[in-house]
Order: sequence, then structure tokens, then C-alpha cells
Amino acid sequence: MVLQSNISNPCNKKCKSQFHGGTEARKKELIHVKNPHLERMPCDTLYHIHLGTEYQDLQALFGDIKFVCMGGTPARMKEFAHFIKNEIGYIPPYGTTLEDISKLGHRYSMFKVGPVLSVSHGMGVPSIGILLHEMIKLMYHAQVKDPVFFRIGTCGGIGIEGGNIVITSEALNGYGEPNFDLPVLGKKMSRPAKLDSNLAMDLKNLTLPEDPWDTTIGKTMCADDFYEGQGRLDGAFCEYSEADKIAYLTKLHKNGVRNIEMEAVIFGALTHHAGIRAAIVCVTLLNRLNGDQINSTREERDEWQARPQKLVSRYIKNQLNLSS
Ligand SMILES: O=P(O)(O)O[C@@H]1C[C@H](O)[C@@H](CO)O1
Ligand SMILES: O=c1cc[nH]c(=O)[nH]1
Repeated sequence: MVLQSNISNPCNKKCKSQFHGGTEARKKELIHVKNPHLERMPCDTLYHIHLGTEYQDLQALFGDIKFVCMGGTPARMKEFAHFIKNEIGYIPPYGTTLEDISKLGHRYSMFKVGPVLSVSHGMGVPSIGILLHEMIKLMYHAQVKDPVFFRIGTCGGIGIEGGNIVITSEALNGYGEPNFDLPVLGKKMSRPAKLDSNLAMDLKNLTLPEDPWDTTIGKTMCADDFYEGQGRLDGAFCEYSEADKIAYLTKLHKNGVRNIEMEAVIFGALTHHAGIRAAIVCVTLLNRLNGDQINSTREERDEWQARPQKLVSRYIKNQLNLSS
């Protein structure tokens, strides 16, 4: 892809992106980075995604972005890039292919498909948190107006069998609070983990009667661990009984929680703080009330993982006025 050749450019010590660009009116429409220090920096390196205002004209390269789609694995996000390319009929510039823009950062994979970015975020809050800071700054530097962020993920269902979709209404941390908490300068910083309820409803309504899954809107518990942090009995260590586990999951279910994953609180908190509309669309890999081990077949999981992609693709096509 054209982007690739620009990305390999050596540093030329001049800021290529118009860092403070735009009129006051235009600035109001843009992403809120809420960091006064950024304005004073001559250049900004987005280290983990291998981009920077010093190296590229980020507005020229990314100014047309409307949708940022994130998911855990590079393979899933590459697959989504190719899927959405076909769905929206995107034709890469002559002689180019879909390249991993962030390959040389060796952390995340990112593919640009016209107005869509498809990016892998790794596992857990710290990994997606670093990416979110850099993606939000990328939107800011590129002067993108009103982008929509999606997390296209997998999760454990609570009272929901494998293969169904849960769209997050509210994200809760491991203590059951709707916040993302982070120690900052030795003190607790807390931000509300809010998601866009209209967007969630729009996505749910795109489920078709013939789809082989149900879509539920519910609260999501965001754990900092896959095993003990999610009340599993099959980790290397466990100091609670099966009855304790079921009591905990039943309590969550009574509180409206329908799934557990590992990124929701920071995804909700940072997008909300930036004024970005966002949704989390996850497929359940199992019903945690019935077990802990993920023993569906690889083929089954691949098909299930494509389901949130289909829903998000329908939304993107509608927004781009492309027929389904
Ligand atoms: O988007 P993915 O499938 O990576 O999300 C969930 C939460 C963790 O990152 C991971 C655990 O298996 O899957
Ligand atoms: O049970 C599950 C399945 C996928 N991802 C999780 O975090 N938990």
C-alpha cells in the first residue's frame, strides 16, 4: 500500500503533520486529546504503531478515516481488513496491497482500508490502553472528524451459549464498578467507562432474523486476568470452590452482566474521555455458567469470530450509504 513507502522514511527532523492545524471552529469538531503538553511538543512519535508527526503527514495519510476497528489478534484484524475491503468495494491504489502499516513497530498490526482502520490490540487493559492513546492521538493529528471506534472481540458469556454476540451497555471493573482506575503519580485516577447506547442499539438492530446467532445488549465485566480474575477453576492456581465461582457469576448475571472479557473498561473510558462514539461487540466462546475450558473446534471459533465483524460491517456499509 502507498502508506508503506512513507512509513519507512528516515527521520528528517521536521514535523510533517500540521501539528496545531485548523481553525478554532474546526478544532472544536475534532478529537479532544485533553493534554496541554502535546501542544507544546514540536513533534509527536506514536512509537508503538510506528508512526509520527516527524515522519509522516498524518492528515494526508489518515484524514479520511471514519471507523477504527480493534480486536485482539493480528490475524483477526488482517482478516477483517480483507473482509471489509470486499464489503465496501475498496480498491487499493494501483500496484499496492493491504500492508501492515505498523509492522516495523513489532507490537500491533494495522491495516487501512479506505475510511476504515483495522488494528490489533493484544490482550488486556495495558496493551489496548497504549494503543488507544496512540490511536486517539493519530485521530487528532490527522484531524479526523467524529470517528467511531469498535472493539470486535471474543468473550465468555454469562448465561449465553457460545457463538452469540454481546454488545456492551456499560463496562465494569473487577470490583463491579463502572470505572477505569489507574494509579497516576501514586494516586488513584478514575474515569467512567461509558459506551454509546444509541450505537449499541443501532448495531443490535442490524442482526437479521436469519443470522445464526442472538445479539444481546448487556453489561460487560472487564477482568485483568483470564483465569482467577474471571473466576475460572482451571488456572495454575485457585483458592476458591466451584460453589464460590457459580455464586459470583450468578451475582454478576443478576446485576445485568452478560459477558466477561479483558479490555472493556479502558476502551469505554478513553473513548468517552476523548468524545469518541464507541461500541464493544464480542462473540461468546462459551457459557461460563457451564464451564471454563474453551474446547470448541478451531473452525467453529473462526466462524464465530467473524460474527461481530459482520455486524460492524453492516453498520459501516449503512453509514457509507452502501447497500447491504
Ligand atoms: O479481542 P480478544 O479476543 O483478544 O478479547 C478477549 C479478551 C482477551 O484479550 C482475550 C483472552 O483470550 O480474548
Ligand atoms: O472466557 C473468555 C473468553 C474469551 N475472552 C475472555 O477474556 N474470556
